[in-house]
Amino acid sequence: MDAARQRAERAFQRYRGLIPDWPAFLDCMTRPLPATVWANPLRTSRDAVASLLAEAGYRSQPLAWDPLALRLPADFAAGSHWGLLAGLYQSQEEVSRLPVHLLDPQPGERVLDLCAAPGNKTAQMAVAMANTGTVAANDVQRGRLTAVRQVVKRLGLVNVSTLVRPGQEFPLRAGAFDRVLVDAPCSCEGTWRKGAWRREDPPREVDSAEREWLAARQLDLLRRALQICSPGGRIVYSTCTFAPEENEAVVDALLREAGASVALRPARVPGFPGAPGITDWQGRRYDVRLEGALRAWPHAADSGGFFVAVLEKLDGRALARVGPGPVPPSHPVLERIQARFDLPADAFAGLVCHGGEGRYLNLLAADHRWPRWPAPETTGLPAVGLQVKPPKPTTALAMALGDRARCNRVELGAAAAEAFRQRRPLSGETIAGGQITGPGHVLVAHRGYTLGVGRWTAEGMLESQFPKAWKRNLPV
Ligand SMILES: C[S@@+](CC[C@H](N)C(=O)[O-])C[C@H]1O[C@@H](n2cnc3c(N)ncnc32)[C@H](O)[C@@H]1O
Repeated sequence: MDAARQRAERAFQRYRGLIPDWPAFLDCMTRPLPATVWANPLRTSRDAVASLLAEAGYRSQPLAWDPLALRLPADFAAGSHWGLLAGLYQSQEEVSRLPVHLLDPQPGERVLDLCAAPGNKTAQMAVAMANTGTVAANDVQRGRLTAVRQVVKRLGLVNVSTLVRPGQEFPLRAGAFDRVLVDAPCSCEGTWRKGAWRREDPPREVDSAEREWLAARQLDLLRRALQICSPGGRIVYSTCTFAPEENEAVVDALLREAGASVALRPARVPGFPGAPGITDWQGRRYDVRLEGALRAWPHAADSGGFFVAVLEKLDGRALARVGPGPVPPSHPVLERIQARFDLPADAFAGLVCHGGEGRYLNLLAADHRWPRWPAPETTGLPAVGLQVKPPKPTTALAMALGDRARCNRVELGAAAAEAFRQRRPLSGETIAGGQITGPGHVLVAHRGYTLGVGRWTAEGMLESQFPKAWKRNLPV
């Protein structure tokens, strides 16, 4: 038996009795995890992403159960293709898409992502809601929210506010939410295929004290989710671990406490080979309804491991419903941007402005209802930098609205687009198409997709204003 298989056998021995087809499970845990990406429907389609990746030599397979997602070989590095920085797709493991699929957030709703960073599920819910309504993305670690904001900018999301609070104390004054996701911190055993199996020394084992601590924190998070959810609303609890102590036991404890005020709904996804939840573990019995929870065993779908339970709050305290904030529908700089790029009259329809006095003017979905208190860290999409003259459209705005520009948008070939992303100046001859009316900001596109903003100089040069921080993230 090879070393990787032995490591997996040691690490997961405690689950042997739970796992259907133990040898197949061990085989799977010694193979690298296939990559998964999903097309950003605000900007493109799954077929278009598949074609762009195929041209670059990456063969993908559409996922049967998920109309946006594509599976790629394990060695596909999502950042190795320019489409990632252009916001055409997002990388997210297949099973990590199950919780939001089951949360089923709808346009216009108010949804809380209690443990949001790095923001994969935040983004998934924001696009499922067609970039309307409210996604409150909260995480206890301020530093980790940077990743959430990066996703917001790259994908062009106008319905996300970010907050930093311990989820178990998330203020009830934030008002009622229609749906709440608790994608809880956990012992992460289901992510083993991301690389742990390859390491000589497998990750430190989780001891029983740590499991107890995690389970207590998970239950506290779930309790707060139940309190803040509207009666009739849905709560999804998920982890990426196999441990019943962090999965069924946590939901079982909540069901006992909440009695008739909460129901467990079946977590089934047509086309995905999920297994039922566990009702019996190490001599402890859990509520039989937990069979309705979903376990993703890695060898069933050649994926990572996940657990998802879907709860419905039947009755209980209803918190105040929060209305849209007092924000102006427009700002004079938007008119200038509209004129410079000859954007259609409805380019900013359904959006309002926020923060016009600070560094950035942000754009928000008009029906966004962020919490009055706690004040969010950020709200909406940073659209215009106000501290430079003339005010500068951000890369995020360029990517979100640029395809509708009818002038001052230039198309670049592959080499020039790469130079633009590397912030190198370009001469006029490198521009493959588009019309420029005079010096000033221009939108820069490749293959019809807007990549960012440049400045056309009086001397006929195109200066790249691609963000320095994004350049650092480029593949070498
Ligand atoms: C499994 S990760 C979430 C992944 C994220 N939902 C996604 O799909 O990208 C768990 C997150 O919970 C956060 N966290 C840990 N304890 C927390 C708490 N008490 N309240 C809120 N967030 C917490 C961690 O910082 C971590 O970012």
